[in-house]
Order: sequence, then structure tokens, then C-alpha cells
Amino acid sequence: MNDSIVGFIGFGLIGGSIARALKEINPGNTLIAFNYNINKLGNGLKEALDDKVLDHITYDLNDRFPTCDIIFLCAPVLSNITYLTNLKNMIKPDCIVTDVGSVKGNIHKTVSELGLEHQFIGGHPMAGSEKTGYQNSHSKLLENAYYILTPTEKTPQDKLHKLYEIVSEIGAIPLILEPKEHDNITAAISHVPHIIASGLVNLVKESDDTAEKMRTLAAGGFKDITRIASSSPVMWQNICLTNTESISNVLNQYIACLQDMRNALERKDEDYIYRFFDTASEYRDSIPNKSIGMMKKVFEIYLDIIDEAGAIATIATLLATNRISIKNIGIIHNREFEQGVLRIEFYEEEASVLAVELLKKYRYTVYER
Ligand SMILES: NC(=O)c1ccc[n+]([C@@H]2O[C@H](COP(=O)([O-])OP(=O)(O)OC[C@H]3O[C@@H](n4cnc5c(N)ncnc54)[C@H](O)[C@@H]3O)[C@@H](O)[C@H]2O)c1
Ligand SMILES: O=C(O)C(=O)C[C@]1(C(=O)O)C=C[C@@H](O)C=C1
Repeated sequence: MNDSIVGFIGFGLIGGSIARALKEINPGNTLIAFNYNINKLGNGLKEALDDKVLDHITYDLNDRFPTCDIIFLCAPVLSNITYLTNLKNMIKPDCIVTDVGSVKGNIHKTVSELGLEHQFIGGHPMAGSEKTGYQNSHSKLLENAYYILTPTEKTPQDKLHKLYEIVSEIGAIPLILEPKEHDNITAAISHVPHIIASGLVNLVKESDDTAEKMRTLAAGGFKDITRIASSSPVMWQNICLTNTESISNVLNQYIACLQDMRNALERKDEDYIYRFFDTASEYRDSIPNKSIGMMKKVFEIYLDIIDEAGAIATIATLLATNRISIKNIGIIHNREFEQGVLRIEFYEEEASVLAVELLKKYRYTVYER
């Protein structure tokens, strides 16, 4: 990527991660971020300036955005759309405007209404986290993840080529789709799963007794399927309000599937119940997970820790002071580790190798798998 002026509107987990990666691949890039309200932003922008990830921050779009070669819209999907009108009147003719939003149909509709098809290319990285904000961003967040691009019919080839290259340079895998197809796919593999996870958590919350036994006993299975229920409510509210039709269709299919299962339970239909789990297990196992093909690699280690207050904080501090970044940390319980172990996930193999060395030096028992 040649030295470019890159603007970000909205600067949280995804904007921050793209900015970090762009600065890493070419420190000659000039990165600018805008946010509408300093109070709602926390200190993310200021931190990014201090980290030298950003070169400038601004609270006025007219400031510097007219000079941008590429602009990433990285706010919730409904907010992203509101910036297109302003941008149309200020950007350079060769500026590429792209977004990272989880829904594509709605933004493309506004783009064609505004006649911005020559400059806009939709984008959606298929990676992320339940965490929000620049503080949780990482230059490797999108590495090995598919990054969907939705050009318009009028997108010039040179602009598409440039964005394709940028996506590849940050380590992601570009994949071109039609907006409608994108929205149908993501409804099934991302949007409805988030509704299911949050619905399940709400169900348990409402069913629990005053002693909160369900909350206390919630273990691996419940936690595995509901991690994403901790995601940003605003982000998911925006997604549900914009991909409504596709989400509704998939939800109807899912409701029918649950009803079929309930009927099978009432009939005590052994075959149906067995096939339900067997089919799912076989298909789930066929989805590449660890270091296979082009999918995201998982770098994780497990260690025994003493069950006392502050034990996790001690390890997190030890790793942080040695500049080892953690992607995820938490106690897990399963059949393999009946007593419970601490699972730490890293962004890079190098970080996991350094962490193992360090933790062994401090006499922790570490398991690698
Ligand atoms: N989190 C994920 O897993 C994930 C993955 C892929 C794509 N996305 C998409 O990326 C976008 C950003 O999500 P995120 O995870 O970075 O969320 P985030 O909450 O970490 O960041 C969002 C940022 O947008 C800012 N913002 C909110 N409203 C704004 C407005 N009106 N104007 C300007 N800034 C505004 C917030 O202050 C924050 O800095 C969303 O559109 C989401 O659909 C998220
Ligand atoms: O890993 C997570 O926490 C995510 O939810 C990431 C996830 C998803 O897989 O559904 C969330 C929203 C996106 O638009 C893309 C990725």
C-alpha cells in the first residue's frame, strides 16, 4: 500500500484493529479518526494518538476528510449511513469510501440513492469479538479471516483492486459477494445466532430463582453458546433493524426446527432425536477450526491456577508487563479439565510461545494442545 491518507468514522474494536494493521504495514500512512461526541468515545482516540496508531483526531468532518484517499465507516450500521450525505459533498473524486458494517443491503440502498456507486465499496470483516472499543482492538484481529467486499455495478476496477489489496495486506482474505446474498448468509451464521444466544441468557435470567442457582451452576455448555450475548447492544440493535427480512426468514426456520424437536420429544421419537444431534455433530466437526486452510488460527494455552481472588489478575499483569497481548482469558470447566483451568488465547503463535516460557519460569503448570 502506497503512503495514503486514511480516515475512520467511528473508532472502536474494528476501526481500531484496521488502523493498527494499516499503520503496521506502512507507517507512512496518515491515519485520521472522527468521532461525533468526545464523551461517548471514552479515551480511545486519545489513546490511539498516544500509541501513534492515529496521526490526527477530529470532531469536525470538514477537517482533513476532504484529503482522504480512503475512508472506513466503522460505527454501528445505522450511523454509518448517516455520514454518506456529508461525505458525498466533500470527498475527492478518487477517494474510496468503504464500511465494515455487518449488513450490506441498507447501506447500498442509500449509496445508490445518493449516486455514490462509483466511490463506495461495501466491506465486512468476518471476525470480531464480544468486546468493544479501541482498547480491545488488535492489529491481528482480522488476520486469516474472510473479509467480504460488495462492490456496486459501477465500481471502477482500479478502486476494487486497491481495496482488495489493502484487505489482503492486513492479513484478511477478500471475498466478493452481492449485498443480498451477504445479508442472507450473515443472517444464518451470525445474526440469528446472536439472537439465540441473548434469548437463551434472558430465558435463564427470567427462570432463575432468588438464590440464583442457575447462574451459579452455568457451566461450559451454557458459556460456550452464550459468549456472544455479551456483545454491544447498540451494534446488534442496529443489525436487527436493518437486516430484518433475512433475519426474520431464518428465525422462522429456526422456530420450526425447535417445534419439530419439541414434537419429537413428546413422541419420544428415538430416531429423530438421535439424528438431530448426530447430523449437527457431523456438520459442526466439518467446520475448520484450528490452523486449517485459511480459517483463523487459535493460539491457546491452559494452566492450573490457585483458586483465590486475584489469581487471574496476577497472570494478566505478568503477561502485560512482558508486552504479551491476550485475546481472551477465563476459567473453563470440561471433561478434560474437571477441576477447571485457566484458558488464555493469544493473537499470535509467538505470543503463546513467549507466554508458555514465562509462565513456566514462574512455576505455573502449563498445558499446550
Ligand atoms: N464487533 C464485531 O465482532 C464486528 C465484526 C465485524 C463487523 N462489525 C461492524 O463494525 C462496526 C463497528 O463495530 P465495533 O465492534 O468496532 O463496535 P465498537 O462499539 O467497538 O465501536 C464503534 C465505534 O463507533 C462510534 N460511534 C457510535 N455511533 C457513532 C456515530 N453516530 N458517529 C461516529 N461514531 C460513532 C463509537 O463511539 C465507537 O467508537 C459495526 O457496524 C459492526 O456491525 C463488528
Ligand atoms: O466472535 C464474535 O464475537 C463475533 O460475534 C464476530 C461476528 C460473528 O461471527 O457473528 C460478529 C459480527 C460480525 O459482523 C462478524 C463477526
